[in-house]
Amino acid sequence: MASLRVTFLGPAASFSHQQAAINSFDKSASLFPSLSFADAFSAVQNNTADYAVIPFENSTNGSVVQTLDLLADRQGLYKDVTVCGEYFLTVHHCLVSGKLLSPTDFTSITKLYTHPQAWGQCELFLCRYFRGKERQDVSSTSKAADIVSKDTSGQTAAIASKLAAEHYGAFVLQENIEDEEDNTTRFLILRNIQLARSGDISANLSNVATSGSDTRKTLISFTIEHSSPGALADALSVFKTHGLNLTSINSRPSLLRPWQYIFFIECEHVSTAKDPSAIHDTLEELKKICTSYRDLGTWTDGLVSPDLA
Ligand SMILES: O=C(O)C(=O)C[C@]1(C(=O)O)C=C[C@@H](O)C=C1
Repeated sequence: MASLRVTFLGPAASFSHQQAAINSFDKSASLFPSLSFADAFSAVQNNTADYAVIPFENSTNGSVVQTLDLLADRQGLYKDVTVCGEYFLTVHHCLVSGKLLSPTDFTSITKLYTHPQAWGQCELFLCRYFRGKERQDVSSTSKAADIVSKDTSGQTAAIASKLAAEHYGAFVLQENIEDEEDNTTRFLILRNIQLARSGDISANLSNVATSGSDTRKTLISFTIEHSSPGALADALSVFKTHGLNLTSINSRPSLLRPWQYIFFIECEHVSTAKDPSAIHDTLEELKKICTSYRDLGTWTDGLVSPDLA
């Protein structure tokens, strides 16, 4: 079989690339960058990638709303994209520049670059040294490192990884600038549900093979009748009835009408030979009470318990 094609948010040395893609997939996989999360979703939908590695949430800064909006798929562009795995990664950020400045003397820096997700992970550091300085969102932390590496004036800096700094020949001015030392991003692995080639994720994804977990997670999105009191409570009570623990709840604007929402619910379950159908029955019941509904996939829990790590 030709090697598996895995896409990640580029350019090279983004967190999606260096940690999730390189660490999680077999070395024979061929990795290629996408310019945006939307391009990575399209690559999976159009079968130019077998898998995409996409950040879903961060332990410090919360949900990645760009990813939720793509999963909401309001235009029906990614109807075959499904979640098939997850990967937890400790994220350490650095302040990176094209000029070597003396430690903690950042006064010449007037403009900072990074991915929108990274600002909220380094807020304490930014408040301390960069209050009132311009912040420029860019497509990834590696793009930010690439941009500042070309500016030797000492006026710009990026929030990026040490590896990205090394990759683009920039200087690391300060390491570990994240607010929480256990700052962790959860990545989802996406595949196209129509393609058998990517069906056996456990053969390709090393962390799933080693997490040793029997627990599975399922992600669904749905909308409910907003004018009906208790409609959301009714939907959630289906999970309770079937004994399924909820592991995350998110909502985004439905864009059908202002102030109406699409909900994302993730639950965990252990399918046993005795009761393989708890999740199936839950989803069937839920379908009946929601105005729209989508099963976004089921995968093996990637959170390695501290006892096993
Ligand atoms: O910009 C990158 O390096 C990414 O891979 C994106 C991303 C994210 O969107 O969460 C990934 C991990 C970190 O949380 C910061 C940024």
